Amino acid sequence: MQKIFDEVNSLDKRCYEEFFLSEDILMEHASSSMALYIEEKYHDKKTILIVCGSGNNGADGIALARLLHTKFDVSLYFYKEVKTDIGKVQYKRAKSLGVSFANKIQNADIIVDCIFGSGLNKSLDNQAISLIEELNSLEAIKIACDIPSGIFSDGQVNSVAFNADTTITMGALKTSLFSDTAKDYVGKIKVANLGIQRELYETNTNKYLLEKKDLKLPHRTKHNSHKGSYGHLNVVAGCKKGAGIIAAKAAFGFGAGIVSVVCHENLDLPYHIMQTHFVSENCTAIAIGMGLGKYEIDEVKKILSKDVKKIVDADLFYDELLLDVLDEDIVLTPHPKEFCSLLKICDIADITIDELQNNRIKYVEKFSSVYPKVVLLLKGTNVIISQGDNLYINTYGSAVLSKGGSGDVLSGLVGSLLAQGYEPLDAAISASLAHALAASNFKRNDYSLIPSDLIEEVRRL
Ligand SMILES: NC(=O)C1=CN([C@@H]2O[C@H](COP(=O)(O)OP(=O)(O)OC[C@H]3O[C@@H](n4cnc5c(N)ncnc54)[C@H](OP(=O)(O)O)[C@@H]3O)[C@@H](O)[C@H]2O)[C@@H](O)CC1
Ligand SMILES: [K+]
Repeated sequence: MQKIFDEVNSLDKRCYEEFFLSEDILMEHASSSMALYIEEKYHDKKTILIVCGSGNNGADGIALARLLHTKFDVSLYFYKEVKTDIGKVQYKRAKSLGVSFANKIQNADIIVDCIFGSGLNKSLDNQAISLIEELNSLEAIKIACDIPSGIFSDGQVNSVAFNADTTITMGALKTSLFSDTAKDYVGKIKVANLGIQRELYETNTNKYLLEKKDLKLPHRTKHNSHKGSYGHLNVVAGCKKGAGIIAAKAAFGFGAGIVSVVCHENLDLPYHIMQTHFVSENCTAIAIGMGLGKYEIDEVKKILSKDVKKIVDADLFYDELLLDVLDEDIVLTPHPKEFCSLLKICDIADITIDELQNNRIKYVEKFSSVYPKVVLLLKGTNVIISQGDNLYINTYGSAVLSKGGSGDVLSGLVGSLLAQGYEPLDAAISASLAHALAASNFKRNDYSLIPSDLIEEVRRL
């Protein structure tokens, strides 16, 4: 996993004060990293338009132009005159070395957005909006310097933002790049080295970006084993039984030795999934909530009080019954509407879905500070997983998963790993990664995935 920071000004300041690395040195490395990326990846391209604003994001762009102008046909366009001290120095350097300046936007093979970086501090004016819209409308490879212009430090976009194919961000990953809103603008994210190794530039943090290597599949390491060695998951099926059955199938395909669906009515299940009318004595984990609908309260209470690991989803986020188990190691997997309800029944916040979506990390942190033992997995385009002070972001998800039944598969995957003995946080992280990576391996197209395809892809990981 990689570290994520809410802000990097303090990290830059540490470079000046503790390591005697000047702003000029950091900027030279920032622009060199961008230049190297462009030279290596796009050596066959000819023209580059670099669009600069008045701050140091613009200064990065001027330095980049100086580094590239002998290798490509580079034009520098200024949205506003540069006004920082280092920016003025960069301007003098570029001008004296013969960099070309453009007085209007002209298309190019590559457009580099250096209009606003971390200093965006007010709504965009009409001039900035139409500039960004014009750049977005051009057919070109689009690279954002530090952050696509128009994305604020909280990850929100007021009117418009530069639509990047790649964002080269300076020094370290920032939280603003990982809001659900930002996902449609940032493209691929690369970190530029600032002349100091990343592990020295970065300090402690409580936020992490999950990587493929964080996925721990439930491979079997012992030959001398039997089905009971891999746990017994009980999936409680309620009114909408399909949800529980999907979860059960997913759990079986992800390694649980035995999976039983708990339901009072007799169900037509695949032969390898068992049925039980009440929770099994020997189950090692329980999945409950998906498709639950109206269920006998005392029975749900009894199930929740059983001393095994649990994954709770869907309908239970509307029920105060859940409050009784929030001091336990338990995994909760709400989608945004369910999380709003959970926040309300926990008396933490009474908010709309929009308010939540604009501040996902803030509300996840609030919840986790009140219930530090619980593992919370907030669904979304970027899934957030949190326990206590630590927060993890999974960005591998895509619109392929925006379907009924995808969430039930996820619950089944989490339940399967819990049944097999994973700690709740590890189960949530690996299940979430498996879910998203399986969807990204689905090759047919981006609209047709059904739960059985997803389970099939999980089985191929
Ligand atoms: N620190 C370092 O060591 C390193 C920093 N680096 C680079 O510096 C960048 C940060 O630079 P920065 O702080 O100068 O801010 P930046 O994003 O360029 O913009 C500020 C300017 O925009 C203006 N402005 C703001 N909002 C506006 C609006 N809506 N509409 C119109 N104008 C608006 C604002 O105006 P003002 O508030 O003064 O009126 C100000 O002039 C960072 O992202 C990275 O790329 C790297 O080189 C690595 C080393
Ligand atoms: K930018």
